[in-house]
Amino acid sequence: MAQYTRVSGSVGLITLQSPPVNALSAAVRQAIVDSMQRALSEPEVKSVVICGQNGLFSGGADIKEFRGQMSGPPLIPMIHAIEASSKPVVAAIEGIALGGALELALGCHYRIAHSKARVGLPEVTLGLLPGAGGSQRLPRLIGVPAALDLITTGRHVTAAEALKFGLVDQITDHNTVNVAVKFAQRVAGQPLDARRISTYPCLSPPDVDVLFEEVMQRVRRTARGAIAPIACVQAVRAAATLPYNQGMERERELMATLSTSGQTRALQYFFFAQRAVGRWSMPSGARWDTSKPRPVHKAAVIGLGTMGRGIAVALAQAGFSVVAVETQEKQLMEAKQAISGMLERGAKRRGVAPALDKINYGCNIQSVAHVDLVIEAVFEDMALKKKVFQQLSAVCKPGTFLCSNTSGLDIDQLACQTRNPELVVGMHFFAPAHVMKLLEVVYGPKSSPLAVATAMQLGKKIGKVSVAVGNCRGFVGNRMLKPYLEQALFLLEEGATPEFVDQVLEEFGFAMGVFRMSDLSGLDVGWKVRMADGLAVPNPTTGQATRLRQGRRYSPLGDLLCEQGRFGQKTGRGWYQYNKPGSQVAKPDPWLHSFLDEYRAWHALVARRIDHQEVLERCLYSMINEGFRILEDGIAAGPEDIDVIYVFGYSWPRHRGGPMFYATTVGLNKVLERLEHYHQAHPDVPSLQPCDLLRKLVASGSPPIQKWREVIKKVRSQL
Ligand SMILES: CCCCCCCCCCCCC/C=C/C(=O)SCCNC(=O)CCNC(=O)[C@H](O)C(C)(C)COP(=O)(O)OP(=O)(O)OC[C@H]1O[C@@H](n2cnc3c(N)ncnc32)[C@H](O)[C@@H]1OP(=O)(O)O
Repeated sequence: MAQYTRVSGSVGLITLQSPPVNALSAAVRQAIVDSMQRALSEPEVKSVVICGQNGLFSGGADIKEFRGQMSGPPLIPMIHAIEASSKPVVAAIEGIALGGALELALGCHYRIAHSKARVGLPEVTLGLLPGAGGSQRLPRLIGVPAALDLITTGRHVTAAEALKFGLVDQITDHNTVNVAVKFAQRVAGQPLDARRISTYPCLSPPDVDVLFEEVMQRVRRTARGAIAPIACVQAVRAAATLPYNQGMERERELMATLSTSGQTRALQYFFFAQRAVGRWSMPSGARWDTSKPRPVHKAAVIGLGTMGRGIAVALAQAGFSVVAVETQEKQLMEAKQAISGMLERGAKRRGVAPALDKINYGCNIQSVAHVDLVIEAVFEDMALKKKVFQQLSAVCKPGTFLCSNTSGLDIDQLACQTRNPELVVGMHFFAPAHVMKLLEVVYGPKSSPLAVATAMQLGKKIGKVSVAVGNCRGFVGNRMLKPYLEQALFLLEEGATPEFVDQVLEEFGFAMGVFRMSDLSGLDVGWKVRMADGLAVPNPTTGQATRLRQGRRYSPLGDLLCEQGRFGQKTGRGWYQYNKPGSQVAKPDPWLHSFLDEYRAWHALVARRIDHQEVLERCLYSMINEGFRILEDGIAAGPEDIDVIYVFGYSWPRHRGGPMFYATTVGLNKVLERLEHYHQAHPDVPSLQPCDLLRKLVASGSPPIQKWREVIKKVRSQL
């Protein structure tokens, strides 16, 4: 809805009213159209101001409406009518003006923004383009290079930056609506021809073709298969090269292609999934809206290796007082230097003072006695972690939350070392911890809703997307990674190369294929885990037994590389070769190819031709199958949790929505059928055996992903 009032005698004020973000729903658009007509018909009204209620202009088109048949007045003619108005229209921008809302503001004759407002055209992040004239008006107003930047990235800009671009006419620290009303009174009666952006010529730099070529190449490189950024470049190019009306026609054509693509559906799903994970629940029935967090003022980090350093930086940058502990003096000094450097570089980037004084360093675990929450980030070794938790339990004040940054060890075993196991949760950060957005908050059987709520809130405060998950080996992310890695190794045994497997996965949209990613993370990490599990054993017997361990197919390829000292990037050799240790430029390694040939010969394996489809299906469907098992086990509350974890933590291409959403686009029956096919061919690989939940979903007609929780509930109640 929108309210129309007359203020200061001669100004028609249209206030958008549609909580929570004044999205431009059909009802709001209708109310704008009606209010404009009224303002134009009232002779006393000389000018118009459009604003939003509750200090928020508008979050843009109502994304929920995209799911169904659009009704109500369309945005484009509505904005054209505003621009064509004979009375000046001023947009009073407070809070945000995003997407269709900024396009609406661009149709107004003037824009006044509050100094704290943010504006942007984030449609590209939803797989769309600014399709209500934004792709044609913005370049005409601020020039082609700046418009390309804003439209292809979707980034929000501050009012100050918007003023510099010429995107807004004035910024104010005062009441924006009052300022806009006074402004509207001043400009009443003035000619408007020079204020209609659609009539502006599009000023392009002289080397416009070169510019577009360069931008297109960069966008293609970073898009990882997403089509919207490319369409955004094409739309701006139309603005730069065609008259306005033809540009609008091109914008419409491109929008039509995008709006029927699977990518926009995936990105819209993901938009809501990101928000849904905040509404967490536990199998006990505890929920986000009934569990109150306790405030955390002071936190500690124990262990200042790579992860601990990143966590300390993330906490300090968010304003928390931090006690950073490393028991060896030399390591402590090294960590202090590294952390200070990270804080200084981060502060320089953000144009703020470095939060160096937020961190106190110490060698003694006693120094954490008075903190509200501790994050343990010592080496991934259960015995060591248990010892640390015993010490923490003894030294910390009562009520301190004890969290572990383990990437997959049993939270319950750690909780059992403490006096108050209900205060123990996992906080699994992803490297680099001050950069990566994902945080898995892991609850064990004894974790209290208070502890989960507190960790979730802390995650939010330090800018993470936090997902609450249950306690099992590898939690959600690493548990699903296991079958994926396993399939990749089996594919090598059967004839593929690391380059081919990676190429297929990168074409699918992963930032890095599985082998490049393993080289980056370090092959020794998984090797140590496999040794601890009794899987990786030195000098195993030859032949089939080597490839069958603990009753299932096993590939020792990764172990054999580690035995050669090939740990990946850090040693300059892994699945690829690198110019020097630490280099990131992966090159195919002829040694590795000969090694694979010898390995196959040794095990009497005949290399066969493996195609793209098989790589994708085996790697992805086995991972998706594990996702269904995770849902069945109640480790994740819903498919959105898994998808958010995979997009933010494992570089799953966002425009494919996450693994569980992807399964719906393939078709659950097809995923089931292909898993059955591969399981028949590889009966000694349990991860290829379709899980019950997948079968039940298919049997119940493959309901839409939003309905899965109901089926899961039923399946779990039958257990
Ligand atoms: C398939 C396509 C069909 C197209 C048909 C063709 C028509 C052609 C012409 C039409 C052209 C349209 C062109 C315009 C397109 C757009 O405008 S797309 C929308 C662009 N806007 C955005 O992307 C903004 C998205 N929102 C945000 O970034 C943030 O929500 C926020 C506004 C900055 C607020 O953040 P915060 O305070 O952190 O709150 P949140 O938790 O994120 O959100 C609060 C709740 O509001 C819901 N919400 C937010 N924005 C929208 C929105 N635009 N539409 C609907 N709902 C929105 C959000 O989901 C939260 O609710 P819950 O999910 O219930 O928690």
